[in-house]
Amino acid sequence: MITVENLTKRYGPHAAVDDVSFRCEPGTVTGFLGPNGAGKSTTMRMICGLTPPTSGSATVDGVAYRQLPNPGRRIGVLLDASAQHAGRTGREALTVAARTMGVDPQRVPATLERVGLGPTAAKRRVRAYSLGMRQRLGLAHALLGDPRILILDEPANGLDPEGIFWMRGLLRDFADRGGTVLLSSHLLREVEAVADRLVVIGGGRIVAQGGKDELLAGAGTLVRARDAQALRDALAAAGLSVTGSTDGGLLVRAEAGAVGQAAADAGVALTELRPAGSGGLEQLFLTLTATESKQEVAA
Ligand SMILES: Nc1ncnc2c1ncn2[C@@H]1O[C@H](COP(=O)(O)OP(=O)(O)OP(=O)(O)O)[C@@H](O)[C@H]1O
Repeated sequence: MITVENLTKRYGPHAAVDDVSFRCEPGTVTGFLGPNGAGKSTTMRMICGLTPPTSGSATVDGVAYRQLPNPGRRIGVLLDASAQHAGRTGREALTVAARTMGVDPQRVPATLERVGLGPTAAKRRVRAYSLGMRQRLGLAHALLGDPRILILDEPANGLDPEGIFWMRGLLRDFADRGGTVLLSSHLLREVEAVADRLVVIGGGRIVAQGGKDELLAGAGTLVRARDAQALRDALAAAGLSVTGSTDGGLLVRAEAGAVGQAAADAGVALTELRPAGSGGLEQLFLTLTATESKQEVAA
């Protein structure tokens, strides 16, 4: 279990991460989403003890990462696949890691195979690896100590469609066997396919978190009219609150029926009316991160 409590990181006056709290439970994949600069990497670095928080705490199975005696055996981390020793072969890099973790180096070839790096790739120097191969090697590094928890920052970066599909299966299987996965990604369709829970962050603050299905179902109604101001007035008159807007559409915290009725009562012609979640995670993400509204969905 990963527990993040009131985590804050300030760089001067700027809060990169602002009072962030969430938990990742065993048996689940948590998708960590947010636009560029939202604070995902900083949060993950704080969980892994690489960036000291200004305030708040993060623990792994109740213990701060830096207090874990042999962290690689408890938690597999992939934060920056390019930060690997370029002069070593894949096999050498993983063998060094195995020795550091106290893992039998005999496990290295099988771990490399597991991530799709066969004997030929294992013998090549990391500097000759493509980004996708580096990601695979980084994942092998994370899996080597047979941890029960994975923290992966953009692991699908550089992977081809087949690689992305493969990784989805690997993470799902890891969680289905009782593992805990925290995964950041810009590939929303991938996150939608694999995650059980979502934590959405914008401007350093959590804008939504909860079960994926609940978030998609509880996203409210998206409504659009040619006369946007008349629509706003109609919604206000009916006492319905607009929680955000995206591309000219309004997100309303109410059932589609109530929204349609409010528009009809005011004689406003609609051009679109649908549950916001029906547009999938991409629509939900754009809607949530386009506003400053804070929304929490019960787990
Ligand atoms: N060492 C640092 N010094 C100053 N500001 C920093 C530092 N590290 C991160 N930041 C700032 O903190 C904010 C959050 O950055 P972070 O890298 O965590 O975002 P992110 O959500 O991972 O973004 P991306 O999706 O682009 O990777 C940004 O405004 C960034 O400029």
